[in-house]
Amino acid sequence: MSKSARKYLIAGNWKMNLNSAEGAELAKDVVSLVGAQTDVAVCVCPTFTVLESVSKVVSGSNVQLGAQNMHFEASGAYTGEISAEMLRHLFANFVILGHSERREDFGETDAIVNKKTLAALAANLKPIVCIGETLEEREAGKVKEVIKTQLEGALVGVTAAAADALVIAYEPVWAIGTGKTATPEMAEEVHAEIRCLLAGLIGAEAAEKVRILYGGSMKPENADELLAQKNIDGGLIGGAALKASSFAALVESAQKLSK
Ligand SMILES: O=C[C@H](O)COP(=O)(O)O
Repeated sequence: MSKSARKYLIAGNWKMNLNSAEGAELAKDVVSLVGAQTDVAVCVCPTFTVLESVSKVVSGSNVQLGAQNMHFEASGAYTGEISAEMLRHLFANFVILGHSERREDFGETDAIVNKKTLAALAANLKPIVCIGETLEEREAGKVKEVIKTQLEGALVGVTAAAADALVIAYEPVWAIGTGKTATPEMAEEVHAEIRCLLAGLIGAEAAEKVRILYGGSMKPENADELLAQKNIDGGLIGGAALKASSFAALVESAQKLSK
């Protein structure tokens, strides 16, 4: 299967920014800029309280909705948590899981990310499973080891049947929100390794279908080169997703490469 068989995905992670009115405004601008194109899959991931207003705005367009987290249980005594079913009720299609900020700030382990991944898939949500090394780990030459542990830990019990829904985001922690981007070669090396590990986990054919996004200071100035890499199938965008024009420019980069 060639790269062109995987549709690029540009996903905006708005993190803990914007209230429901501000989120709806940004979503309106995104829809007006890229909501009609069909070459690239586009998704915006607001915080929980903003999902409903953004859901209404993107409805009927080609901009899809994602959440930034979820609990692995369907319901119950889990104060402050949100389930996959609740996200589906708001017409979310994607959910970001295991972001490094959640791993670091909220103690999410690979085992928790695994439970969430299985629950998301069972609820027909596409999980965007985040993995990536810290600067310390990179400098210690442990990138492959870290990636392998995180990927295998997150995907226990995931089968080839999930390949079309599954999305992996490689986010080197040292590149997130720092302005430091992995060079296209550095990123591609890890993405190729991830695809190879996926082949071992779910089979080579299924691994070819999985989209692997790059995240970490991706912006219009560096997107063309990153997205052109053989195993980079899109981006998980933080800062640049908070401005409709820069987010749309990233979608346009992917669109050019889709032709
Ligand atoms: O989820 C998105 C990433 O953490 C990247 O954030 P950034 O684009 O602000 O570096």
